[in-house]
Amino acid sequence: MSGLLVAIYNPVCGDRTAKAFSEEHVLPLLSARGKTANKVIETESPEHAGQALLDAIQEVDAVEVTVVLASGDGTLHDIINHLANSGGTLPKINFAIIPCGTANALFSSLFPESATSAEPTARLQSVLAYLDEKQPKTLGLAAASVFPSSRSGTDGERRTLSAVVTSTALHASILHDSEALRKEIPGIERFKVAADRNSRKWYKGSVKLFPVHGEEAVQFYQPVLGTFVPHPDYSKGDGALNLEGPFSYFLSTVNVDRLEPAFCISPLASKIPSGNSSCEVVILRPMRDPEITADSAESRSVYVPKLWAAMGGAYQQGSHVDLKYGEAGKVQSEGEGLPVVEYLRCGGWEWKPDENDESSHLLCSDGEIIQVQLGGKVICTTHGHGYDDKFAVYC
Ligand SMILES: Nc1ncnc2c1ncn2[C@@H]1O[C@H](COP(=O)(O)OP(=O)(O)OP(=O)(O)O)[C@@H](O)[C@H]1O
Repeated sequence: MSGLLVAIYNPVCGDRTAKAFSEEHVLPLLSARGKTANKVIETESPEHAGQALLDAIQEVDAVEVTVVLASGDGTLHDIINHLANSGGTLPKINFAIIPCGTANALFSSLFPESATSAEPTARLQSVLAYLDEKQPKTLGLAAASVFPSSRSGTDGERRTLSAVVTSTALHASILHDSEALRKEIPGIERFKVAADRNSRKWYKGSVKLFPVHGEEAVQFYQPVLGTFVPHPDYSKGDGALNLEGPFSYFLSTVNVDRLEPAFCISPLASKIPSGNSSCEVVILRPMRDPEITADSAESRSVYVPKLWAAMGGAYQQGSHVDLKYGEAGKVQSEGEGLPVVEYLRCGGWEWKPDENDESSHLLCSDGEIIQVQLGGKVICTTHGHGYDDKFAVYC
C-alpha cells in the first residue's frame, strides 16, 4: 500500500501543446522539487487515461493518488467516469490540473487571474499548490442518469458524472456542433460559431428541480434583493419546483463559476458560495418575456437579441443574473421587473424532453454529448451518488 504520483497529458486537446508543456515545464518542475512521477501517461484515446491510471493504482495498491493532469475538462471527465464505472473501491484521487484544453472551465474558475496569462508559471498554479502541500479541495460531482424511457424504470439506465457542467438545450447543441469545428477552429471561437447556428432554436420539455439535501425548498436568485430566496412555486407536496418549456437555455454547474476564462455563466457560485452537494442552474425560457405571446418564427427572431444580451452579460463578469424585463419586454439592468435569467440553486433536477422535439434530446456532461432516446429523460443529482469525497483538486 502506498502513495502514487501519475502525470497524464492529452496530446490532442486544445491547441495540442499539452505534451510539449508537460515535458518542458511540468516534469522538470516536479523533479526540481524532489518529486518523480511513478508513471507518465500520454493518452491514446478517450478511455485510455482512466484505464492506465486504474492499472497503476492496482499495481501498487495505492491509497493516496496524485494525478498531475495536462488537459481540458473533458479528459478529467473521462478519468473520473472510467474510475467510477470500474466497480472497485477507489482510493482518494487528488488532481493538480494544468489548463491545456480549449475552455479549461475548472482551472479558470479556481485561478481566474492565471487563466488569462500567457506565462508558463500561470498554468502551473495547481501543480504549485500540490508541491506546496496545500489541502486539496473536494470536487462536488453531479450524477446524471439517462433513462431510455420515462416509463421503463431503471432498465437501460446510463449514468454520467460531471465535474463542471451538465446541460441540455442551447449549451448542449453548441457543444455538439462545435466538436465538428474542432480542426477548423481550435480555440473557443468555435463555441460562438456554433451558438450563432442554434440561436433560433427553442427546446420543448419540462423540468423538475429538487432542493439541496436537507433544505426546505429550491432557492432562486432575486436580483432586487441580491440574494437567494426560497422559490415561491416550489411545491412541498411534489418535493419539486416544476417548470414548463420551451427552454432556450438550461445549464447546471458544479465547482465552477465560468466555462471559459471570461464566460462567467454561474457567477453566484463564487459570489455567494454554497456547500458541495448543490448545483447552480441557469435557465432562459422565452415565454417569460412580456413581448412574446406565442411560439412562432417571428417570436424566435424577437428573442434572439435578448438571448445574446443574457449571454453577453455572462461575458461581463456575470451581469446577466441582474437583467430584468422592463416595459414591453425591454431587457435592462436597472429598475424592477421579472428576471430575464432564472438562476436557481438546487440539489438536482429532472429534464423530460418533449417526445416530438428531437433537438431537446441532447445532454452535455463536461463536453461529452449523450443522446437521450425519444421518450427518455434525465435525472441529475449532486447528493448520494457515492463519490462525494473521492476526487479533489489542488488550488
Ligand atoms: N489520444 C487521444 N485521441 C483522441 N481523443 C482523445 C485522446 N486522448 C483524449 N481524448 C479525448 O479528447 C477530448 C478533448 O479533450 P479535453 O476535453 O481534455 O480538451 P478540450 O475539449 O480541448 O478542452 P475543454 O474540455 O477544456 O474545452 C476528450 O473528449 C478526450 O476524451
